[in-house]
Amino acid sequence: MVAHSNIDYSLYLVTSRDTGILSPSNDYFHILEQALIGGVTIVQIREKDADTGEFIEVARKSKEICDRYKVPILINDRIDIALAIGAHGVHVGQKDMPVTTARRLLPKNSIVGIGSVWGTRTKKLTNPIVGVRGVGSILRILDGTDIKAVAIGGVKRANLLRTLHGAVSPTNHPLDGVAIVSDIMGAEDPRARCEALSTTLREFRDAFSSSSTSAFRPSTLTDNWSTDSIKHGVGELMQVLRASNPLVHQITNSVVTTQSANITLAVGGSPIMATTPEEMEDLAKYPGALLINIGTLTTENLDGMFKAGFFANVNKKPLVCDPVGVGATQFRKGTVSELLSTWQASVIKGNAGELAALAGSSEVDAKGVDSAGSFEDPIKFVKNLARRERCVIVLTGVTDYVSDGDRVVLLKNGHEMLGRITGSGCMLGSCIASFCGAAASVGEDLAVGRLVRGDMFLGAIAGILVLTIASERAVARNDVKGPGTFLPALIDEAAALKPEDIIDAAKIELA
Ligand SMILES: Cc1ncc(COP(=O)(O)OP(=O)(O)O)c(N)n1
Ligand SMILES: Cc1ncsc1CCOP(=O)(O)O
Repeated sequence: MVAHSNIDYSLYLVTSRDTGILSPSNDYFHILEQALIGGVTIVQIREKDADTGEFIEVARKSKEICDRYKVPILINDRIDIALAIGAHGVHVGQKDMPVTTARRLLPKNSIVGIGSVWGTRTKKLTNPIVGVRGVGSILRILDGTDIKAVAIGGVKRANLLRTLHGAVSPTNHPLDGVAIVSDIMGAEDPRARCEALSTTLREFRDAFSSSSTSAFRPSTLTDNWSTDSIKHGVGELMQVLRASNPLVHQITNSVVTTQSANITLAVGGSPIMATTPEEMEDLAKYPGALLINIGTLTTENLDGMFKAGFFANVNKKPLVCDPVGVGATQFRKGTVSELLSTWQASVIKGNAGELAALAGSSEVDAKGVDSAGSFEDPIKFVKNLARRERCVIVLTGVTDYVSDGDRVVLLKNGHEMLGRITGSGCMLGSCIASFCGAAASVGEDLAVGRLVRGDMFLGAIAGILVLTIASERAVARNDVKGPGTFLPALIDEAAALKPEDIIDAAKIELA
């Protein structure tokens, strides 16, 4: 903690001279200088093993370098050394002090380090990992104070955007910065690493300040928000999907795998149903989207789900999460909570029971994978959940509700026959992922500072309209006699659907 005003905490380097961390080709003082040139905004000298004489020497020389770049320097733990070298402040640990107490006691302009946000090898941790959502809860407590906050522990280039994005509190309170040891001190080229980190920090800050409540706010619909603009937007996205044929990577359940792959092909996507963790990094590099469906969750396919989502975020790919039956067991609840803390979903889709369980609401019960009941105010519910999860929420039912946290769209197409076959909800997840993949292929302008390319709101709406309108057309066919003949007809109708069919048949209301 330090009491100083006007300090830029955004890229906070905590040093280490541990040879297990420093890259062998670099010397400590060279790394420090390169990091400062690369954009570090504040430095903390952290020496856990040095004796006082050595600590003073390192701190004095480090301060000379920091002074050249006009970057403030803090000393970890040792007020005497901070005073001896004329440092700007001192970082002192307040082990386990509750944030509410810290909020009362800390002097004006103090800073708290919140961590460890991810796993780290740099420090032996005595407390559980906080996670990005935990950081958000702490930031909420700091609302209305002058206290600055940085996240520390396992923050690196690959997860920086995820960290910044996920840590924003439900009250829209962002981090003031990130504190990093090994990703800078251990980099082969610390200057380039800091430049890259600074760029991400700046882009996030710009995207954050230009969006209201949701970082996924759909720019294509922002100025021209009407049922007609949605219908035409969906029609265009159908053409984009068929032309771009994005890879739709699906980790889904064993009940629906074939029909999910077939509906993906029908709407214009290219399905791949890969579950092995070793494949996830490579698959995430292809343009397209990822669907994670927990319908037949096993401990074996979990590792793949964690990795696939992580790499989807790294590559700014759409990630659709279908938390099938999340309310049914504690295992599913705990797993989904961990998955959503590890990666950021672009769209979460579920029925009332599933989304109630996810939101911690007792308003609607879950009955296995089905739900028993509905929300009194579904519009308010989806809006709030979209704000909390910082993604698009799709609440399925007779009316489907879609929200990005700012707006809510009601979609009233579909047929009860969808409820008489297994896996129609899972097929909907595949359709949404396919259309989000298409949206990503034309959404480069929406990518800067955000965790995903493209208009996820429109992608979700398109996936719903295509499947539900195809269901109405399938039921109207003479050869459809019941659920058995309905499923192939549904796939045929989805493949044959044209943009003008959407324009004619879509039943859309804006809330
Ligand atoms: C910015 C920042 N945040 C947290 C820490 C950790 O402090 P502390 O708990 O006092 O542990 P040590 O660093 O002393 O091991 C930090 N150093 N910097
Ligand atoms: C000092 C400290 N306090 C909490 S985690 C941590 C270490 C962070 O190191 P890294 O950035 O290498 O994970």
